[in-house]
Amino acid sequence: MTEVGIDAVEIWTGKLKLDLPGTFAPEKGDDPEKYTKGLGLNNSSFPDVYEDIVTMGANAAKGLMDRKGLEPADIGRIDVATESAFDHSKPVSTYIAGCLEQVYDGDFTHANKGERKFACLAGTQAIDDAYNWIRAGRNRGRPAIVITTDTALYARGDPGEATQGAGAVAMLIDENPSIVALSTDQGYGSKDETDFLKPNQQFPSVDGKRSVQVYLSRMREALEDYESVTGDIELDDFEYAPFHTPFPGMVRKAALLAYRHVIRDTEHEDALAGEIGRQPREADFADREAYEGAIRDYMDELKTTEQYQTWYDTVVEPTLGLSREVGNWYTSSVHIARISALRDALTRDRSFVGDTLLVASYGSGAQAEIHSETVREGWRAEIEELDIDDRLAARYDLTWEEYEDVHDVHEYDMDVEREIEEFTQPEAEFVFTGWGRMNERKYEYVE
Ligand SMILES: CC(=O)CC(=O)SCCNC(=O)CCNC(=O)[C@H](O)C(C)(C)COP(=O)(O)OP(=O)(O)OC[C@H]1O[C@@H](n2cnc3c(N)ncnc32)[C@H](O)[C@@H]1OP(=O)(O)O
Repeated sequence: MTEVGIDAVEIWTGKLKLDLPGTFAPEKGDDPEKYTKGLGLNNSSFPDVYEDIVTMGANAAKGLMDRKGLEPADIGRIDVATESAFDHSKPVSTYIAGCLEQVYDGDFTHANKGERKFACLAGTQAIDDAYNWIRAGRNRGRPAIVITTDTALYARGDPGEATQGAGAVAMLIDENPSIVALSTDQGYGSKDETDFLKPNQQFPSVDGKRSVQVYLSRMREALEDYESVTGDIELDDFEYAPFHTPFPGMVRKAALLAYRHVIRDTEHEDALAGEIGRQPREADFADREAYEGAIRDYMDELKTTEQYQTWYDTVVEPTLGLSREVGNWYTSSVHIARISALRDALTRDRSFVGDTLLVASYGSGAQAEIHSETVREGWRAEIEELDIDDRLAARYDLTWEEYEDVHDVHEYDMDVEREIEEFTQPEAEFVFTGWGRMNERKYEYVE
């Protein structure tokens, strides 16, 4: 069977940054280590005044097409995943295709376009859609472009304000992919939840603490479902585990739970028994409360063991590199976790063609999905092409007052009377230029 998966990737970061320990924490009266150590974030990316989900998505897609030498007629499908859409009818993919048609010969007239929504999970679902379309043989030999793009902004003063971000990832989904091939093994954990939602509003209503618990519960269900397909997974089944990363501290919690689950009744649990005892079993406790207390104590000890730390530092920590510098990119977050893992492998000069990634996606509302991917021969050449380090370094560092202005500019209902100048000079990229006669957003390419 021909493999299908991710053939190429491109990342576009919002061109501004907010220093969380240096600029945000003092204004909030917080200890900077709440951000660096607790949440695990150094900076958030923000969109400049001429950037939005369309410009970021189109810029990522253009980078991808240029690098792969593609023209619009080569592409059979464009799907955009976002939870920041500004149009309830016209999909963001049409706006992005319109941008791209300004700069390429030909057009996307015969490409199927759509928009996927399930909070941060939608990017993974759009990859699934492209995979299925190719597998079904309906693609006429053409690849799909999947774009994840979000301006993850929270209302000023909301606890989520610490976990904002803005950026896009474009991925080429094709047969015989260069980076990773997708497996058909998948597990889901899905329930109707009201933890994080945006009912006809720009900024989310969030129950932050509950959203953390919902994330962990859905992930556990997805892992159990995945194992019902593959059999029990073992620690050395996968080299990296990229998770959806709203902030690295969230992944730290999820990884500890996953580790406890995976080592139960294995030699790894035995190896730890002398140090911290065996995992509590529910049957040994009089009630659920006592059992849960014992589990919490076991986990507190587990996370301090060298055995766990070594695993975490090798398999999970390297997936958090980009997230620490950009914040939450919602639909892109799990995809930048995958890219972070591959960048780590590049830095370490690892040869891991044929090895496995266990990818754990999540969307509020809520659903988790877990699947595996196999690293392909061309991964190194593709990841070497990324210039994200330069883009991150070039971001404009906002003062607190400038951050307040930028937040206002991007708030739909805010009537910003004062003129707010752009902070960076656009160059070789798409920019937002204003509104058209039907209130549509307009874009131009700046040389
Ligand atoms: C949104 C999505 O993308 C979808 C999802 O994944 S939902 C799951 C994640 N949820 C979200 O991201 C919702 C948006 N975020 C939020 O609402 C909030 O940022 C939040 C609820 C996650 C945290 O808000 P908060 O109450 O201000 O932070 P708080 O819990 O006090 O501190 C955060 C961490 O820093 C730690 N911390 C605080 N001060 C510290 C210090 N000085 N030094 C070290 N650590 C510190 C805290 O102990 C805590 O860690 P633990 O949870 O491990 O104990």
